[in-house]
Amino acid sequence: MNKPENSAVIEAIGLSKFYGPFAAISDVSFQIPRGQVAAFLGPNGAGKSTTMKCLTGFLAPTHGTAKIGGHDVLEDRMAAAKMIGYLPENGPLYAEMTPQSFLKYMGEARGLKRQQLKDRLDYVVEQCALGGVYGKAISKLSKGYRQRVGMAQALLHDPEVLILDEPTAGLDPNQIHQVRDLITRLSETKTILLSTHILQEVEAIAGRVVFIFNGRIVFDGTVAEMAAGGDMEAKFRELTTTAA
Ligand SMILES: Nc1ncnc2c1ncn2[C@@H]1O[C@H](COP(=O)(O)OP(=O)(O)OP(=O)(O)O)[C@@H](O)[C@H]1O
Repeated sequence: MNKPENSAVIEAIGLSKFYGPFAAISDVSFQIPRGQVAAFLGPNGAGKSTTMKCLTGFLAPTHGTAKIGGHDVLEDRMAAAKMIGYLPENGPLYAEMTPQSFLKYMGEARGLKRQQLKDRLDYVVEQCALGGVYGKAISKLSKGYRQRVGMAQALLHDPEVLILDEPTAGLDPNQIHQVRDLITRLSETKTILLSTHILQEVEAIAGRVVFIFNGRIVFDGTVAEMAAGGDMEAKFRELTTTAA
């Protein structure tokens, strides 16, 4: 049975992660409905990457549950993993491999059949503009190209959900533009949570803002609400001082 259009596809339910006595995130809860693009905003060290690792099943929370498409990411790992495309902060890249061998390896690991893998490789290489560097060692690629290889692996199995940790970090303005265009195209068919601290990025691609500070959610609303008064930067400062 198909789920209703607005059902929650990404769910953080009371997530906390402790390192010793230090709480990297505390009681983080939010839901992203199908088809929404949500920006996960917050200053350095706020807890964005930790939350995303919990949502993708890469890190077990101390408390709480993460669900993707209704599947608990730890207890129903395979079903959840099929639905998730994850771009980690520093890329899951094997430096000695080429984009070609890395993407082929990732596709095979995810169980894509021969023809399906070929079709998907053609698609991601075109969408992420990797043609010129396809046979070059990943270690020799610029930061921007490495980021695109990371995007390509996230898209490879055509997942319904994309969790992108700072997809435009370290890119030049042209590359930022290309990645934003790609995300906008993908948003037509996918549910996306992307972390950033770039406010223009939020306005350019997202409809919703989930704001984290000191490991706690301090704002959850529309981009229009975040930009109320015409000044998102002022709101950013307000949220990171009054909540301190
Ligand atoms: N393995 C770890 N051990 C101890 N503390 C950690 C660990 N991983 C993260 N932290 C701490 O948890 C907090 C949240 O880190 P996290 O990487 O989630 O923040 P972030 O919002 O993604 O930051 P940035 O925008 O700088 O990437 C930080 O204070 C960080 O130092």
